[in-house]
Amino acid sequence: MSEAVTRATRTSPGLLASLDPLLREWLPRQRWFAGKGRPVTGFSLVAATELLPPTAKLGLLHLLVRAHQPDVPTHGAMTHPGDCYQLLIGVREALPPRLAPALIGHPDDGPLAGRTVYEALHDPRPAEVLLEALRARARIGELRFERDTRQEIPDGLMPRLMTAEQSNSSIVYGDTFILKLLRRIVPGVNPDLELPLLLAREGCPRVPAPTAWLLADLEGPDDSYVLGVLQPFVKGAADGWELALRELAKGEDFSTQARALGRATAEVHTALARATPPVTLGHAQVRLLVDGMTERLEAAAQAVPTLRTYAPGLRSAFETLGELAAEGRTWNAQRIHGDLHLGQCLRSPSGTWSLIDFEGEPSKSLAERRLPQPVARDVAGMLRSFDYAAHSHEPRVPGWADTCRAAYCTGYAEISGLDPRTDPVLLRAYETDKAVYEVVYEARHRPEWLPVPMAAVHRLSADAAP
Ligand SMILES: Nc1ncnc2c1ncn2[C@@H]1O[C@H](COP(=O)(O)OP(=O)(O)O)[C@@H](O)[C@H]1O
Ligand SMILES: O=P(O)(O)O[C@H]1O[C@H](CO)[C@@H](O[C@H]2O[C@H](CO)[C@@H](O)[C@H](O)[C@H]2O)[C@H](O)[C@H]1O
Repeated sequence: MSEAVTRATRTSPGLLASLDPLLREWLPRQRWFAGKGRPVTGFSLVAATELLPPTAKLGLLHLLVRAHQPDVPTHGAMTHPGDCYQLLIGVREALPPRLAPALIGHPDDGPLAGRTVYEALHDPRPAEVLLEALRARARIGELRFERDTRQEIPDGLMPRLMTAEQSNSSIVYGDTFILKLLRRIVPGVNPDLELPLLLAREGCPRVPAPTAWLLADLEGPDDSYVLGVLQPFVKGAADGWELALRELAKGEDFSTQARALGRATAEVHTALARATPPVTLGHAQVRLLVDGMTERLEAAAQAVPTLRTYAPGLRSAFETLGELAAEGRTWNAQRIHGDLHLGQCLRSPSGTWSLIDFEGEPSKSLAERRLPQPVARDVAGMLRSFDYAAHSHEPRVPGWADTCRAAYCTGYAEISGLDPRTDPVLLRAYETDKAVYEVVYEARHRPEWLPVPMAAVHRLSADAAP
């Protein structure tokens, strides 16, 4: 896609130059910045829209900005243009003390010289502007605010920015709605909006139905970027990870909840199978799957040396799957959640489970994330999560993870008619792939957690050995 620098003329042409030194310092410090560890050498403006004029007492700029990082891995002969980020920039004379943590800085020159710029999502008024635009289905520049007109968006909901460690940023409005603003932006159909919309259409109550959404039509309405999704807020909810740890701490059994989670997952899968046509994976497709798993293992073993002694056992989990495919076995594949774990499951105070965050693995391309896959991949993600909870708790509660894993599969089978345990080769391959991913994730982000997936690596490599 071509750089749409001309769109910047809607605001002053010197805008980005005046923000550049401030953003170079501020952006890499943000939790959601995907290019950590590599210097940002500059920015280009993809789109800039004034939501409130920057000359007013309170200004609000919506920016899509490409961050240049020259040592980003290249794809083939193409140089990676850099990731595109969504920024909401507030502009004031001075920041009130409550907004001090949101400060980005004071531009020295250009159209914003002498003013204070800050992360606008911390400020209730700019957050209200976004909700008002969604309610009004506003079109402002390339920004298209859309909504499901059957759902009401009342006035006067107090906004607050969520403080959770997130890959994106979310604003909660009066405990009624939550607006997730995606930070790293890619063109195309984003499953975080696509799948909840499909599930809502299927009447599946396990996923909050999108109330409104924000798009950017940079190359016209057929090439939109999804920038945000507003959905009903599940008030007083706890996520599955918190609940599992709470029960473990009390020495309580979690199997009733695990079974309910299995049922909820199967409800989502059966609704997705109705909404999008499932496909059959034959030898060639499974070979690709197995090759992908094997390549990820090789790369992981390069990056994390402790994995190397286990590699032959782990590899055989993938090879066994490839052998079944070579013998003519086929598998069903369909759209799935793609990144399912206990943290993606919310339990309401009345005890109902919802699944959230259908974005898939953010490091993969949208095309990859939207491919039909065996449901075993989501199931394996959850089975790993029960294992994670059990291994992150001291003292260990013997059998806790196994009981949860069995209950989850039982619940799954009650709804779908398919017990994931009846295909142990596929399940083991996906569990192994996930554990390998987790080893790399923990080595990179939380080295003290590395023993948790390594325990699974130990078990899975032994299981798969001939
Ligand atoms: N509909 C909802 N109701 C209540 N809380 C929610 C809802 N959706 C998300 N959350 C909360 O917001 C957090 C982040 O949401 P998520 O979609 O996982 O964002 P990210 O992709 O940035 O991690 C979740 O862990 C959960 O605590
Ligand atoms: O938060 P994301 O959905 O982007 O997922 C990433 O971070 C997760 C940790 O927050 C990580 O999940 C792993 O740890 C969880 C406990 O903290 C556990 O429930 C998961 O089963 C385990 O995979 C996830 O792998 C990573 O992609």
